[in-house]
Amino acid sequence: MSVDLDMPVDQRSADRTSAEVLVAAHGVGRSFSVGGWIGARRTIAAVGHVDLAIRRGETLAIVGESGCGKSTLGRLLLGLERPTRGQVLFAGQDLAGLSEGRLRHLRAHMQLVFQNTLAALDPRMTIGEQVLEPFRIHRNETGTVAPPIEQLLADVGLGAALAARFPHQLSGGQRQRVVMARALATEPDFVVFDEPVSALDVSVQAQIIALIRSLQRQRGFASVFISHDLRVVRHIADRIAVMYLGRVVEEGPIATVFAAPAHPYTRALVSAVPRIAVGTARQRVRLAGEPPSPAAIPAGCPFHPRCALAQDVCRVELPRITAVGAGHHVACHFAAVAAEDAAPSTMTATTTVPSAPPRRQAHA
Ligand SMILES: Nc1ncnc2c1ncn2[C@@H]1O[C@H](COP(=O)(O)OP(=O)(O)OP(=O)(O)O)[C@@H](O)[C@H]1O
Repeated sequence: MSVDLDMPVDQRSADRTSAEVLVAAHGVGRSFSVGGWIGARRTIAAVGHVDLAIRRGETLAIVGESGCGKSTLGRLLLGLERPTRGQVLFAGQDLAGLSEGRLRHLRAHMQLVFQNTLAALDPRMTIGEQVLEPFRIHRNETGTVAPPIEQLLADVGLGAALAARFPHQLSGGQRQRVVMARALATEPDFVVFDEPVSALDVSVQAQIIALIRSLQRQRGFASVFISHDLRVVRHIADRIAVMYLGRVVEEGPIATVFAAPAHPYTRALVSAVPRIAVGTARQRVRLAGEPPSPAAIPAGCPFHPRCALAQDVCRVELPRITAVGAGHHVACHFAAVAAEDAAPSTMTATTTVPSAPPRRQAHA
């Protein structure tokens, strides 16, 4: 099975997503203190303040430019990174409050699949040993008996002969399948895919995406799919969260966000990929400059130095994330304007906006 990356956004099957929240982030943030010795110590706010909920069976895409905090947020959601503020709940349990033993138990239900398959796999172990490793590590936690290795490899489209080989003897696509076989071996409820196809050729990317979709349909795990490529996430995700400098600036159903992006930053990202943009979202909005450093986040709305819609309020007041539609939330003082404004084809300094932000319902 393969997927054409340029096909339009397909219909998501609503029935595979249950309403029950599995993973929730409440005001979660993570800062790092870096430098010292010769240079001055600086604080990097990799993730500022994020609220998210991921329901059983659904896929949330997290997108944004390099360094905006996607991977750190993914690790926070898995309890691999400790928050410096807020909390992450997995099945209602605060990960920070759990004992080592309880966390080890939960780890069998949460997995990370990331881009660098050579780093993920041990060069000295055979593929068969590595795919069976989770059963050795989590045997006491899950009590699960390992299925035959042939079965585990067949589930990800690999032949049994590969079990005796070593990682360097496989192609990049085969290694990513092995990493998935290992991650899914213990039937996790939640998987974070961190740029799982970025290092692969486009044709191999399509095969791996099709495999992830089919495994998710069969097994029903919830997932977060981190990517900088909007073309990739539309084939996987039910919802999308767009990050900018450690914060979620827009979040909603993927078809809604691609058809009517409400944050000027999302509009720029979506309009840069004409094949995914729908209607007025196709009108090109160019992004000026690079994102500022997370060690020096601008006051007010962090996006304001690059935003042609910026007014005085944007320079001093951080916009709260507010509802602009069903399940659609945006952090922009002028979100309604950004969504409705069909006139400008680029974000230029001459774009007309009202002088005061429209009133909207706050979203806690
Ligand atoms: N352990 C760490 N120590 C210090 N700084 C860190 C650490 N982890 C992440 N950072 C910094 O936090 C910021 C966000 O990093 P992160 O890797 O989460 O972003 P990203 O959006 O996933 O980027 P990319 O797409 O390039 O992987 C970056 O400035 C990064 O350098």
